[in-house]
Amino acid sequence: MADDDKRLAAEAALDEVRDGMLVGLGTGSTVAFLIAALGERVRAGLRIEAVATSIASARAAEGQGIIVRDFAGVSLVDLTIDGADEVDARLYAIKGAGGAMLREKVVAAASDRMVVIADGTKRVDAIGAAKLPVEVLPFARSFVTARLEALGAAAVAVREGGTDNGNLILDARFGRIDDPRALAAAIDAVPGALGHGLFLDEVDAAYVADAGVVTRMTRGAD
Ligand SMILES: O=C[C@H](O)[C@H](O)[C@H](O)COP(=O)(O)O
Repeated sequence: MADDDKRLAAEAALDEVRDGMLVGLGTGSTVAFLIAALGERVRAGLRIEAVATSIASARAAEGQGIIVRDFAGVSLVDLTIDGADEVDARLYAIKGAGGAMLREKVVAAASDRMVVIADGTKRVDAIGAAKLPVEVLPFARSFVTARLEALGAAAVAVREGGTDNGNLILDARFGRIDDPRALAAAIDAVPGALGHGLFLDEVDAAYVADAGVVTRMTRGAD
């Protein structure tokens, strides 16, 4: 079951957490298992502090007795553990089904190391089938939609509800992304597009659990 695999992947990644670390907590249903398991370890004596990539993850962590620092006062994180919507052998990932990709990218960039946790349904040959979320300044909604269509998005939909940052999300369906780096650079260059779910350089390793077996993927390995 996917939930069992999410829990297994989360628990495997916990092996990377050490006393004294500032740990970045991602967002989503897989990270929910991580936060629960981390909470158990903290109550058993592990000494860490955390920063969170969403209000939901901050609340969940605090509920587990984990000390959560305001990321606004933080510039370096030791280890961030986060979910993904797709991850391939290059450790390219698509993130943001939960709408947190902008904060997730900032925290990942501040991190010495970032690892992804996922169940086997997220492991793909090449990223691109999942919708690509783009966080957008509400003022620029139509303009950014047109630019995404010009970049090849077959459909662009405004997601219901905003982000923790008070912005909108456009879900863009590209179907196939031949050159993720070119697409990421092109979206980065659109004024009003504040962030997107293409993570091409951030992920150092991934723990993917499939039917009860956890595989640790690293850069340059399948
Ligand atoms: O915005 C959400 C994040 O990028 C999530 O980490 C990602 O969508 C995976 O979430 P889940 O573990 O719920 O599939």
